[in-house]
Amino acid sequence: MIQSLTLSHPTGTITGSIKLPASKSEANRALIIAALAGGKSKLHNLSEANDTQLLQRLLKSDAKVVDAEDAGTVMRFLTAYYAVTGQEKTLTGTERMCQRPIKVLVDALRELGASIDYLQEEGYPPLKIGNFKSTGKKKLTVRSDVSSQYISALLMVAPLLPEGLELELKGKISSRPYIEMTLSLMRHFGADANFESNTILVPHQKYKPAVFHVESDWSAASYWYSIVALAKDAEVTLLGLKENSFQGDSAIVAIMDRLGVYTTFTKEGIKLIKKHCEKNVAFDFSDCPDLAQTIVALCASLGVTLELTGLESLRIKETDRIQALQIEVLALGTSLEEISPGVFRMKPGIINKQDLAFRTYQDHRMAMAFAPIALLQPVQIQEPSVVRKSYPRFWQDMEKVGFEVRHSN
Ligand SMILES: O=C(O)C1=C[C@@H](OP(=O)(O)O)[C@@H](O)[C@H](O)C1
Ligand SMILES: C=C(OP(=O)(O)O)C(=O)O
Repeated sequence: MIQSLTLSHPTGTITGSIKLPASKSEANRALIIAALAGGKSKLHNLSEANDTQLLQRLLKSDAKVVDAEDAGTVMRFLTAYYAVTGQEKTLTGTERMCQRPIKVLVDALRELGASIDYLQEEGYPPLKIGNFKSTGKKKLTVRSDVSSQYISALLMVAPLLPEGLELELKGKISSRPYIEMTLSLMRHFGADANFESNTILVPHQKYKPAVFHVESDWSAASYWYSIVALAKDAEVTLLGLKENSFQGDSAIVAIMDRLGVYTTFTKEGIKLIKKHCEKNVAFDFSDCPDLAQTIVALCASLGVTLELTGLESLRIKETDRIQALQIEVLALGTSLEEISPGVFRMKPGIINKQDLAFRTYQDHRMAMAFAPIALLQPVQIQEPSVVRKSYPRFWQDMEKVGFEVRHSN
């Protein structure tokens, strides 16, 4: 197994055209809904991301014990899918997955009539899922400030419930674009749903099989924005992205417009070129939490003062991402400080010129967010295979645009 890789870029000039992986978020919704629709849906451009390959395999499997590995969507979506279709399954995951809370979803499913037991710690996987016996309940209130994946999971199975579902969201709605994405996909497969104020209404109805083409992944695009911003000169084309996307991470266009990258939409995707970069920026990541690591690593390298809010959900992802960032930016001579509850600030620092090595904490986004720094000086990335979760070809794509990638055991 490769323990680390060393990355460098001899010229600092980047040109090329990259075929991004498809969005695992879109793909995993399409897979669940297509399974619920029955019949013959046609899903095109399914992601090569492990999270999607895994869900595809699991949906075809009769195994009683199911391993969702480190894939949040797989764990949450399958919990609702097995529960409401009444499939007896034990659903588990990696050690970290068993530390990621699932109580909000399990409580809601139990109220609807699901039988779910915790096999270890109350509120966390692994779960034992059994028969479904509808309680006939239609109205539910769920917290929406922990993970939107619980809400997406409930919404996708809602058309199967005898009374449909009226879901009232309580508290801040975090990762809201992912809820909108779920509703858009449901509508694509013929289901009605209405989201007004903080209530989502889904009638009892049948999904219809459909053809769906998965768009490229905007979260993956963010690393290429970072590469363009840090390059001496750059022109990069990213294929398969659309201006009207289902993905909230398309917010990267506006964010990077302030951090030195200009985007043009073309027929085949987007073209990125360099532009002026601001020196002091503030962003709220509530709608796009997966972009936070990219922006932190980039601002630390560019010497930009950054204020961040909306990071609450980062503590329960593949790792505690706030803690991981706080440790890793130290090597960039800066620190990420919580200056008041929920408000973080990072000031420009001086990069430690020697031995720049980044740990990745079993988190694909830590690896990809810090890799572009190799445009400034060689960097070592530990456990580089973590990228398989969302972007297995990441290192090969880096080589395509002139990065030198040296693997060591
Ligand atoms: O529904 C989805 O596809 C996702 C929702 C987000 O999670 P939270 O809702 O937990 O913030 C995001 O971070 C994750 O990568 C994918
Ligand atoms: C948080 C992520 O994934 P998940 O929650 O689906 O494991 C991610 O891909 O950044």
